[in-house]
Amino acid sequence: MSRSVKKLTGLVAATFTPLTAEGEINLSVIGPYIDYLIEKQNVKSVFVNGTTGEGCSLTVDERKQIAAAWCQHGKGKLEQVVVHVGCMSIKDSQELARHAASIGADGIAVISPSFFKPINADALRLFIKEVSTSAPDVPMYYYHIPGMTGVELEAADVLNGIEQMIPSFQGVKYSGTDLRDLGQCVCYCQSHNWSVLFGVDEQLLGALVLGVHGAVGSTYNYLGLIVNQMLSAFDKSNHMQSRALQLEFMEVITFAKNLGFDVGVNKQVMSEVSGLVLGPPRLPLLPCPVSKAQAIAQKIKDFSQRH
Ligand SMILES: CC(=O)N[C@H](C=O)[C@@H](O)[C@H](O)[C@H](O)CO
Ligand SMILES: CC(=O)C(=O)O
Repeated sequence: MSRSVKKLTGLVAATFTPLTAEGEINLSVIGPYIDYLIEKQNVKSVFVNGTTGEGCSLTVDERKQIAAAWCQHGKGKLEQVVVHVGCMSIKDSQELARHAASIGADGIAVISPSFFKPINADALRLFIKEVSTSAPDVPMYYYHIPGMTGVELEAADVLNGIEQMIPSFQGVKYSGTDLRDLGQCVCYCQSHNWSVLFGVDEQLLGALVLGVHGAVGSTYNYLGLIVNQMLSAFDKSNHMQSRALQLEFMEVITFAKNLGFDVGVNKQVMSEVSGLVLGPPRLPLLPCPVSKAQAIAQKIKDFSQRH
């Protein structure tokens, strides 16, 4: 890598993809969305076209347009724009990686392909390497999300030796719940000065104890301020306060999960809380009844008002 890398830390919002009522991407919302994250949530970095952004439900061309809009409108405002470029076809991922480099993205990330699955960690490392060669100067993150991909390889095994294959490698976004594997990733990344970003928002405090450097998640779109409070309490070793905040947060997510909390519901919740019109999700996700989203949004607003 020729340029110096800004380490990715703190809270990163996994962005929703705004769609029109007709289901087309709606770029006009991205400018106001950036202002909302910065001004109302104090969140200054984003992860675009990931799970929350329905990246795998978008066409390659739509993904390019969305990523370009975040980079363009985020210039001078956002600290980092990380673009998820994972696809089933390595060619599509390479094209998206090249595009991310051309629009000045601060990082790229890839999930494992999940239809034909890599047979072992070597195969997955090779896939990530071949994507990174299309954007050799852009920091590369492995996005571990076994619950969605069904690829159960341990992330720490995927990291093993990866620095020899991918000079631009910068860390892992860990959206699994195996704390032993997470701890192994923290040790490995620590020794290379890479970042581990945790991706199970309702369990973040457990991951902070293990030494993760930041978090990428959907809920930081509307609970960024509160979770930032939790991070500060943790940094000051105020365990009582950080625990109280995480436990309250868990209660909100449990309430949401009991109502069926998928990305479609989550997107409508964000619309309700922020006032941004993000539109419906794309099939196979179904639009969420407004009453359900409002009930969850109310819990979120109550939680925010208490702090
Ligand atoms: C599966 C999924 O969408 N995971 C997100 C990121 O990885 C999280 O941010 C969750 O949305 C969040 O933890 C709420 O469960
Ligand atoms: C949560 C997350 O990182 C994603 O939506 O991809």
